[in-house]
Amino acid sequence: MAKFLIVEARFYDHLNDLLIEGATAALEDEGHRVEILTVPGALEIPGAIAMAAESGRYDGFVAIGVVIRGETYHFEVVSNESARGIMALTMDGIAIGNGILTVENEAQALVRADPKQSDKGGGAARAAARMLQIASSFGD
Ligand SMILES: Nc1c(NC[C@H](O)[C@H](O)[C@H](O)CO)[nH]c(=O)[nH]c1=O
Ligand SMILES: CC(=O)[C@@H](O)COP(=O)(O)O
Repeated sequence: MAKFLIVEARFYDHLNDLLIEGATAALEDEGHRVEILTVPGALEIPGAIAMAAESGRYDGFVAIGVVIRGETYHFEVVSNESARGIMALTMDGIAIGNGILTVENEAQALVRADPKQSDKGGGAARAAARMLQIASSFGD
């Protein structure tokens, strides 16, 4: 049993609820404990994970959020920089699953967030759990 923190950027309530439902179910199915921390947007997710990791209270993390393309370059900044920040933490050996959807429209997001369809929240949670297992296998 491990303790996971889901760090969610709550930008679209109904989509986040679905992603979190999938992520929580996946972790609890494997016998893990789950807490949830809410941050303003996807750009805050890597920083919040870094702070939480520093506390030593969690074994792994799941990043949850939805970025939907708007009219400007902001979409690329939020999508790419949140992923870049998460990848940097991953390279530091922190077990993280990236469940931030980066999509063209809400219909695409809904299919991917729904646990009964693409279940990207569940997929990110299982990735985090697997990374923690891999870290343990190397004696971390
Ligand atoms: N447009 C979206 C954002 N933008 C907000 C940023 O993530 C950030 O909170 C702000 O720039 C303050 O630092 N965030 C999302 O999660 N989803 C979006 O679609
Ligand atoms: C992430 C986005 O692209 C969006 O929320 C911002 O929209 P816009 O580019 O129309 O300002």
